[in-house]
Amino acid sequence: MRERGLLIVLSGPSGVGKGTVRKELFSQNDTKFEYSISMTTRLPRAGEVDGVDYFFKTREEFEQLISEDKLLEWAEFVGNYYGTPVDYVEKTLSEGKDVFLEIEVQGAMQVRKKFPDGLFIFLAPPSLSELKNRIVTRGTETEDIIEGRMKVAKEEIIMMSAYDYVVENDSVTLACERINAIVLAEHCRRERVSKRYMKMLEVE
Ligand SMILES: Nc1ncnc2c1ncn2[C@@H]1O[C@H](COP(=O)(O)OP(=O)(O)OP(=O)(O)O)[C@@H](O)[C@H]1O
Ligand SMILES: Nc1nc2c(ncn2[C@@H]2O[C@H](COP(=O)(O)O)[C@@H](O)[C@H]2O)c(=O)[nH]1
Repeated sequence: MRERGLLIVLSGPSGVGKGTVRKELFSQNDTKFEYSISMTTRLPRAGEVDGVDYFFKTREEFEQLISEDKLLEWAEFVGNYYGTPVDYVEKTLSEGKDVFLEIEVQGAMQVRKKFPDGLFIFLAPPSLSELKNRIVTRGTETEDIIEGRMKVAKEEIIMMSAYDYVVENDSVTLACERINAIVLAEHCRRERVSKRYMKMLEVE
């Protein structure tokens, strides 16, 4: 039977740079993760494309997905729903491919319960003032939404100890190098464990 892929979850407060780091990781030729595109009820930002950045849904459509159990996890985050399509994740993992989720903390904790052997990485800002600076400079959110996201950010940062690793995003290049190293180490660790069992079975 084919070995299942690794589920990699990247979380962190809004504006820390998850999307930027993920895009950089995926642009590297040797990266072999599959990105799970999320569902959201948030309106598209300028330049965002349905089916590429998100699957954009109405609240009614999203609530239907919840009631039909089509989401691996979902959360309401500062006024909008966000969720991960379960079928895509299950199918891709069963094909032996690693799946990469970029989600907020409530959702990550739901995934942790369903996939205790997933790899959970928290992307941390160098400081709260730098976090605010990044989200303001991005220029996509109103002042009210920024305040809401900064309030949630403080609660999310407290949760970093529930993750396997914390990676500081002081530099996109360094953050990517750290994440690649963590994933490589995780693959080595799993391989070694399974090989040890294979050897044991041969001996007996
Ligand atoms: N290491 C970094 N140093 C300086 N600026 C950065 C760094 N990483 C990302 N940024 C900038 O910070 C802003 C927020 O980044 P990004 O949109 O990737 O964050 P995010 O965590 O995905 O946010 P959200 O959760 O709201 O989608 C962007 O303008 C991006 O260019
Ligand atoms: N629980 C989930 N959170 C998700 C998902 N997709 C994205 N997100 C997170 O929501 C916030 C806000 O995103 P934005 O695009 O409006 O800035 C951010 O932390 C995302 O990572 C998901 O499927 N589930």
